[in-house]
Amino acid sequence: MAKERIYELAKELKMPSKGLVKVANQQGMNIKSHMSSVTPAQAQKLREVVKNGGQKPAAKATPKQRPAKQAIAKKESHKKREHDNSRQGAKGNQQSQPKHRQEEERPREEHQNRRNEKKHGENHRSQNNGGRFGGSLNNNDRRVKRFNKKNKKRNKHNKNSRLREVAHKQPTQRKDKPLPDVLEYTEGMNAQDLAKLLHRPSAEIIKKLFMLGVMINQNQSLDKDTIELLATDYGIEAKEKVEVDVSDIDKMFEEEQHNTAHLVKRPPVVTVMGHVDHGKTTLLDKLRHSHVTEHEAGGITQEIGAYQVHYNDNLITFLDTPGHAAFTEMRARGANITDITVLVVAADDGVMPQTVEAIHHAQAAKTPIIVAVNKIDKPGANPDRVTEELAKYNLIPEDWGGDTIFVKISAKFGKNLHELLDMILLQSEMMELTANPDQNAAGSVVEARLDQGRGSVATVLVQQGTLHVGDPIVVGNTFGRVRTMTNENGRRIKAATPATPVEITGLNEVPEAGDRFVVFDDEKTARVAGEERAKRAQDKERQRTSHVTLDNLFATMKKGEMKTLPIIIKADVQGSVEALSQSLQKIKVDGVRVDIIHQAVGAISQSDVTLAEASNAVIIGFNVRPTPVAKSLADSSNIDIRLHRVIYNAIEEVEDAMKGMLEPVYEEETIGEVEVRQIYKASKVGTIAGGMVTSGKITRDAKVRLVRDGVVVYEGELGSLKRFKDDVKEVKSGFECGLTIENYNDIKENDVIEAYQMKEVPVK
Ligand SMILES: Nc1nc2c(ncn2[C@@H]2O[C@H](COP(=O)(O)OP(=O)(O)OP(=O)(O)O)[C@@H](O)[C@H]2O)c(=O)[nH]1
Repeated sequence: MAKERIYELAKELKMPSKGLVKVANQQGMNIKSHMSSVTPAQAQKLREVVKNGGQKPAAKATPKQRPAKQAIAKKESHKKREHDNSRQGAKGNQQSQPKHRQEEERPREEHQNRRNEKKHGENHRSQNNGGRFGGSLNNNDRRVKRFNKKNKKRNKHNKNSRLREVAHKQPTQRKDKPLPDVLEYTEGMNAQDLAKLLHRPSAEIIKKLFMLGVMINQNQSLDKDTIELLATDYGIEAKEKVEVDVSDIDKMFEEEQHNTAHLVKRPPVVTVMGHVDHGKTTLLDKLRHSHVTEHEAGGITQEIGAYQVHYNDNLITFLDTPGHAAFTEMRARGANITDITVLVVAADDGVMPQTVEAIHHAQAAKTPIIVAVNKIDKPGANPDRVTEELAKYNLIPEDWGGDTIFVKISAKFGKNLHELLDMILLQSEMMELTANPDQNAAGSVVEARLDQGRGSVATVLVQQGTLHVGDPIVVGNTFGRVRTMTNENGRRIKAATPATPVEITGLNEVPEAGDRFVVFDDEKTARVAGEERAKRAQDKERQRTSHVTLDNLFATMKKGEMKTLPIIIKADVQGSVEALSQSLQKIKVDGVRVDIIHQAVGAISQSDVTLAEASNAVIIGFNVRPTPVAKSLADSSNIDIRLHRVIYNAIEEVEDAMKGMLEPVYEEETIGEVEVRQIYKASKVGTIAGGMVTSGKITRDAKVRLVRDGVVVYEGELGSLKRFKDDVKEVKSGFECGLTIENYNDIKENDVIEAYQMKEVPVK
């Protein structure tokens, strides 16, 4: 008798192949995988062992089928529920349902309760790990709601007794609520914010801090140290609140992906790859048309880049990726959505360059490969040669001692396609692919486009949870609410479970293939997250556009991309503007000349930066500074601003840059700013400036620059830095300080003192 394969025997014994591999190994048979063969005697022994029931894996046979059935039952119940009025109306419906149905529905109901801000109270919550992100966002809301509700009740209840108290009681004595055990704060909170958290009047907070040597007003932002000092003084613990970055959907995606609650079996997601003309399209078409249910067959209306095949009560999702590069690009964007790769190799052509490329892409993505040796009907077909050639890439069939599944097919004539599907299901069974349909959906974009009538249309693959029509969603850098959902047969559906590809509308922009999506609990948060992501993407894009800087000037000139160097000059007086302009225009290196596109007196403004951005210009400031807005705009758009106080240096710098000799070693780094609010004259020390640190910090050893109306009046070093009467090393933003500038006394109210340090920069 011939040898039998483990997976065939497992099928016969109605148990998972994995389980049987284990049993066989327990019997000392040294079995590698489900593709391994056993002798008839060994097979008989395994039959007996399994049938005698002495082995646990036999008991596991049930789960093999159950998940599929469950999934179908769930689908049915889901359809019914949709019909019965989607999410909100599910309540009445459940009462009339048979018991087992109710039980199956329970996790979903929990999910919905969660989404509906808990109408039934919070007793479900502790069991529910699903949609953790959503849960955590809403916990606060819920807590607040509960708190308010309680308070309302309490107020009502207490009203009468309070009246009574007031009637015959001594003068009211205000009693503070107890302090919290932990002060959960965020940096930058002011006395008023803290007063609320501590249940104390803000005057008390101000007083307390005053006693601790910190003088503040109630609206002033406080730093971490001060808040912690205050908490210590109250005798309670201080804990900095970790802000949830709602725009970090990758993190949420990972969280949703790794959620292990309510796991049920899900269909595998399969990508077909291979060399051009080896038969990928023929295979996908054949599978699609011969394995859609009769009911759906007539309804095929559109291609959505992904579809599902029904086979033996199972579903398999096929992705119709346009090529290997797209596959890897999607992966690079974080979308590792393929579970199994089917590698199509034509038996009459053998392993070709794109076959090898496909193998590398699949191996890099760590997805198992099933080899479909195609076109075996052709006269020149030589499947063995294909097998031989693939051995070089570590794809070795079981017969040859490896563990790769090989199926010989003819896509054109539909030969052995069932076997291929069987093998895909077998492989997916080995992988134990599961997902939780009862949580917020998360997944990836397969493809997206702009449709004239429907706006942004995206084909997405649900990877976790269930996606519903109406769900607030963030997709890549865009957001919206799922307005419509259509399956691959053009049918409108209301819910899509894991591994289902669907086309959705309702996004405000077109996302990109490979973008991830995450469903939010409320639209407002989705909007905030989406807008923040769009802004960050824009900033990144802006930074990427390379503007000319004196550092990259020489390289740009060498590439022949520059004929002129556009420069904007801003200086403190007209004389300097002209002197600088004339000298710069005289510089000529390698046929490239300076072109002064704008020159004026005054601080470097936002419009100067915008102009520089549009004209690819460098800004040179002589004795002037950029305004804060201009500075941050220049930083985000990568505009080179060079500040000088000696004309010669400015000219030399430009000339050196054009000659490729510029090697910046040190760069100035502004560390903070002090606004001068009061001036004291002391006969011994000279002028003392009392001021407020408005940004960053000022340190005792910093270099300083005195700026008056945007013009640098003096540059030098600090003579002293004090908080009240004490000399200090540094004073942070939000605090007052007293300072003197070494050898300089002409400080006036409203002057700005810029503190900076010189930082070494690596040569680019
Ligand atoms: N005889 C035979 N011909 C096949 C078989 N499968 C595909 N073909 C033919 O091979 C040619 C290429 O098939 P496609 O399915 O277009 O190949 P492909 O890999 O999708 O090609 P690209 O999309 O260009 O990468 C077509 O003429 C098919 O009819 C097969 O099993 N037997």
